[in-house]
Order: sequence, then structure tokens, then C-alpha cells
Amino acid sequence: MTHNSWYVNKKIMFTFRVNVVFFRLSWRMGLLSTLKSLFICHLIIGYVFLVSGLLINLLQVCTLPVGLVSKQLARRINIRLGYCIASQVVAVLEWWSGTECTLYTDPKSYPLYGKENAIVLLNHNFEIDFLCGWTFCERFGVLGSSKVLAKQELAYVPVIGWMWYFLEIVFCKRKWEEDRRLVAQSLQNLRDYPENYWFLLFCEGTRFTPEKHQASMQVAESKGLPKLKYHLLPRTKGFWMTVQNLRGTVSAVYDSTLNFRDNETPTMLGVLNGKKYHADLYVRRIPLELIPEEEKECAAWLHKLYQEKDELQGAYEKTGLFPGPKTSPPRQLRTLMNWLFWSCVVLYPLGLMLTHVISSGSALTIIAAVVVSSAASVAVRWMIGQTEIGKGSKYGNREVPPNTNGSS
Ligand SMILES: CC/C=C\C/C=C\C/C=C\C/C=C\C/C=C\C/C=C\CCC(=O)SCCNC(=O)CCNC(=O)[C@H](O)C(C)(C)COP(=O)(O)OP(=O)(O)OC[C@H]1O[C@@H](n2cnc3c(N)ncnc32)[C@H](O)[C@@H]1OP(=O)(O)O
Ligand SMILES: CCCCCCCCCCCCCCCCCC(=O)OC[C@@H](O)COP(=O)(O)O
Repeated sequence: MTHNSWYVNKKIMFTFRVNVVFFRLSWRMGLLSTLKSLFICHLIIGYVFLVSGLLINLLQVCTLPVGLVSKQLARRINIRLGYCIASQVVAVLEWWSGTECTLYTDPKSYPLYGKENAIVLLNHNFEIDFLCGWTFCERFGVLGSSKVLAKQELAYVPVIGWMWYFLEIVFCKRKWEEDRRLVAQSLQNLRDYPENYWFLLFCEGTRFTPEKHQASMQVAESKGLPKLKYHLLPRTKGFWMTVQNLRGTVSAVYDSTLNFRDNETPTMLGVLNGKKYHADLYVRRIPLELIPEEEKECAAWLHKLYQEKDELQGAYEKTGLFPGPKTSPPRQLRTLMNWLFWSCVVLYPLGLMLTHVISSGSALTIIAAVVVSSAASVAVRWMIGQTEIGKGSKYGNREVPPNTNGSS
């Protein structure tokens, strides 16, 4: 064999091997994505979430007597129990769907994230924006203690809503006259919270739809405010009340803007099907001292901020990037470990029960098992429905004259 033909043979062999490796890899990846789309996998994930979640809710109820002895101890326990639930949903985003999250922020502010109390302002147009928020909370160590001003309806959602009761989440009916006293009281309660938290405010008050956008721009026009293209007109009362009640315990406002690469509109079902998204989050830290104290000035400040956010979104639409330095805080193994732990806790008894049901051969027991698992699957599907914009509320659908409300 001449040196030349030896060289050609070597090259062919190398190319062949590379192709085999590539084929195996893509076959495995194909297999993996098929696996991720299987209903049985979704059923298992949903079952683990639902059953372990209810179990954790029960443990939370048991912290009530602890609270009578030591309020701070009960709060710390609930932060950890809350983590066990929220972290499961985060694990599905990070490890199952493999969604990547990039943070665009000033490197000088970065070391403060997770080390101080903050009010987070976020745009509200994606079905999984809350989940991306949770992912960042996880990566900065404040997932269990994270807070939100949430609509009252979410308090009744099993597992998450019930967990929120013990985490002292602030609920509102989006009817100012009814809300103002209770919201102020709930915010005051957070003043001695024992661990660092981020308090999330979706100032737009509802998810973006073209109809809600049109209605809110009519309000903007009637108030002589500039029109926004990518946001609804922010509701200012909740923000003012939060700043007023948490001043002195919260250090900053994190003005955050979320977007997804390639114009993706991510969904919870997409995540469950293992679809990988790429989230970009721009965060600007604003010291709380810079926020005006007086209500009117505070409202004007917020309107100005949303005009700036709108410009930022416009720039993202053109360039596909946010400005400034970026970083990707790594996903943590602990979310996966937490999921595996709760899977073992609830799947082992399920396995035993199924073996018993099948070996019993009793038609009645088998039918009962099918009915229970169908009910669990319907319950999880209903919960996912809570995240879907198409099934959202009518709040903000039309311009509401002052002193009435559009909450329904
Ligand atoms: C480093 C990383 C940084 C960040 C990481 C990011 C995030 C992580 C942080 C934390 C995560 C934590 C938890 C996440 C988990 C889950 C969250 C899930 C979901 C919960 C979300 C919700 O439920 S959103 C809905 C509830 N929340 C809100 O509504 C908040 C905003 N709303 C307000 O503040 C309101 O003011 C209010 C609710 C307090 C009261 O509402 P109400 O409607 O009664 O009164 P308003 O004063 O607002 O309305 C009357 C005024 O509005 C004008 N108007 C009338 N019609 C419209 C219209 N269509 N659009 C706009 N404006 C309208 C009207 O003219 C009145 O004007 P005034 O001049 O009189 O004020
Ligand atoms: C481990 C993974 C298990 C997967 C299956 C379980 C899925 C669980 C999904 C979480 C369920 C409930 C979380 C509620 C968060 C909803 C966030 C939200 O965005 O609410 C909307 C409000 O802001 C405004 O409401 P609208 O006026 O737009 O209407």
C-alpha cells in the first residue's frame, strides 16, 4: 500500500467513525425527544408533582402550631417546604426541557442579587414568565422565599396556591377599594421576614393580548400618556403601595424585561413536551431611594419606566439581543436531586399499589385505579390551563371608567 492510499483509507475510516458517532448521537437524541413527548412521562411528572405537592401542603399545615411557638421558625420551615414544590417545576424547565436562561445585567449589581430584599418588575406577556422568574430565584438562592402580588383566583389552585398561603404571598382581587387595606396589611407583615426575598410585581396586572393592549392604550390616550407598543399601561397603585410599605426593608427595584429567542412563544405544555427555549432577561438595579414617595410622582416614575422598557423591547425585536454584558448563571443540580427525591417518595408506594392491583385481578380495583389516575391527569391539565393566556381573565379587556372595575 502506498503512503497516499494509506492516508486516504485512514481518512475514510475517520469520516466513517465520525458519522457513526453522529448517527448514534442523533438517534439517541431523537429517542430522547420522543420519550419526552410520551404521555406516560407527562403522567409520571404530573403525578409526582401533584402527590408530593399535596403531601408538602399537609406538612405546611403542620407548621401552624410551630408558628404559635416561633413565627420565624415556622416561616423558615415553610421556605424550605415551598422550595420542594417550586423547585420541581423549575427542574422540569431546566433539566427536562433544557431551557437556557441568559442574564443581561451590570456586573456591579450582580453580587447583590439574592443578598438583599428587592421588588422585581417584570413584563407579562409569556405563559411561562413566572417560571423563568422562579428559575432565576433558584439560581440566586431565593426560590423558597420569593413573593408576588397575585390575583386572588390563584390562591385556590391546589399545591401552588395552597403553598402560597404559607409563604405569605400577597393576594389581590384587582378591585382597589377592596384590596387597599388587605394588601397594605400583607405587605406590612413582610417587614420582619427572616430571609431575603424578591417581591414580584406584574404592574400590567394581566397578560398581554391585542384586545387588552388596545383598551389600555385608550386609557393612556385619555390620560395624555405616550402609547406603548409591547406593554399594557402599568397599573400604578400596587407598585406605590408596595414601595411605601416595604421602604426600609427592601433595598432596590429590579427592573426586569424578559424575552425569548427566535420569536418563540413558550408554553407550559411545550416545556412538558421537552421543548427547549432560550430566555433572555435584562435586569437593571435601581436603589429604592430613587423612587419618589408621593403617590402621583411615584405613578409618573412608573409610567416613565414602562416607556423605557418599551424602547428596550423595540431594540430587542430589531437586534435579538439586550444591551450590555451578559452571563448565564448555571442551573443547579439540587433541583434535579429534589425532583428525584420526591419521585422516590411517591413512586415507590405507587409501584407497590399497582403490583397489588394487577395481581389482585379484581376488575373493581383496576377500574378504581384507572379512575384515580385519570382524575390526577385531569387535575394537572387544569393547573397547566391556569398558565394559558387563552384561558386568562377578562380583566383589562376594555377601558374601565374610574371607580368601577373590570375584574372577572
Ligand atoms: C436577577 C434576576 C431578577 C429578576 C428575576 C425575575 C423574577 C423573579 C421574582 C420573583 C418570582 C416570584 C414569584 C413568581 C411566581 C409566580 C407568579 C405568578 C403569577 C401571579 C401574577 C398575577 O396574578 S398578576 C395579577 C395580579 N397582580 C396585579 O394586578 C399587580 C398590578 N396591579 C396593581 O398594582 C393594581 O393597581 C391593583 C391590583 C393593586 C388594583 O387594581 P384595580 O384594577 O382595582 O385598580 P387600578 O388602580 O389599577 O385601576 C384603575 C386605574 O387604572 C386605569 N385603567 C382602567 N382601565 C385600564 C386598562 N384597561 N388598562 C390600564 N389602566 C386602566 C383607570 O383609569 C385607573 O386609573 P387611576 O389613574 O385612577 O389610577
Ligand atoms: C413538575 C412539573 C409539573 C407540571 C405540571 C404542573 C404544572 C403546574 C403549573 C403551575 C400552576 C399554577 C401556577 C400559577 C401561575 C400562573 C401565572 C400567571 O401568569 O397568572 C396570570 C396572572 O398573572 C394574570 O392573569 P390573567 O388576568 O392574565 O388571566
